[in-house]
Amino acid sequence: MIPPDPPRFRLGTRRSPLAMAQAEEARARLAAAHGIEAAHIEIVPVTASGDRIQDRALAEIGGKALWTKELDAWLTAGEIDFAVHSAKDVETIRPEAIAIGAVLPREDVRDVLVGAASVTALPQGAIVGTSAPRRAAQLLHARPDCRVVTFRGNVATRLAKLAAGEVDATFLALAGLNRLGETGTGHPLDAEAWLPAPGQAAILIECRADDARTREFLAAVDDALSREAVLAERALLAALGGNCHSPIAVLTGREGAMLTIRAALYSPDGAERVEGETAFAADDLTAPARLAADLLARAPAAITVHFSGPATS
Ligand SMILES: NCc1[nH]cc(CCC(=O)O)c1CC(=O)O
Repeated sequence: MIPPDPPRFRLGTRRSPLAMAQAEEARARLAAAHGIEAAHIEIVPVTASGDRIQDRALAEIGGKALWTKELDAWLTAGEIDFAVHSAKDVETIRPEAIAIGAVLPREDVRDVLVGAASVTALPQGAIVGTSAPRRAAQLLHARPDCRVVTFRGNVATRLAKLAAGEVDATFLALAGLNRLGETGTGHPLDAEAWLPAPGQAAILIECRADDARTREFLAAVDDALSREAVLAERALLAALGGNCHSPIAVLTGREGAMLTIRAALYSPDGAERVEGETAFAADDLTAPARLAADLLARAPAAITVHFSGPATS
């Protein structure tokens, strides 16, 4: 008897080294979960506009959509069966035809500081490279004497710029470094004191909402705890009406059967900060939305001008 052909799938990803590492991880987990050869999942790299434009801050040139636009088109056209993304890079408002098929087990959520042992150890007036409004605001809140300069490019490019002395220090996500095998680079910052970005360290796999075969295939690698945390953080972000100019930091934890979510909003210059926390049942995504409304109600105008509130569409 000839055994049936194992299922074949096309996995879409960006081409950056980090995106490729995430794609390999997703493929390995799927192959293991289904007992099939990795070769049955074909990795299809797509060049994203965000990767083509390197000289301007992401927020200036159109934000997170730059990472998903091409993969969305390939997915809806049926050129790929699913797309692997950093959850952090995926907008909160997504096309209706696209669904989250799985969230992989989350990596370490912490940021690392490269170039100094801690934020307090940065020299007076240090020049710090980052293009993330959250990291810039967090830094300036703690260290108004520092100067933030725009810093883009993939992880290796940023580390090379730092080594060349273009800046005194930079921030990177520990998860990205770990996935690239760059372990031991920089100094991890305490996640309670330096809250990460929404979705940080999570890999999100998207497929066509009406593609039952792929949804079932992806469900085998879905990590319920990671999914709950990521959905809560995305619900908070959606209710804030944040965009890529909006400095927002968030940490989700678990206490028994409950989730806790702690979030901070900043003015871009770091002068203003408002923080709040709530505990809720994991399936109650109205709780992060209520926290968002509470934060906006308490925030000064220097913060609220950067948030539009919940989308009405
Ligand atoms: N915006 C780029 C990006 N998207 C995801 C990661 C790291 C991995 C992750 O947070 O999942 C990074 C690089 C960084 O922030 O250092």
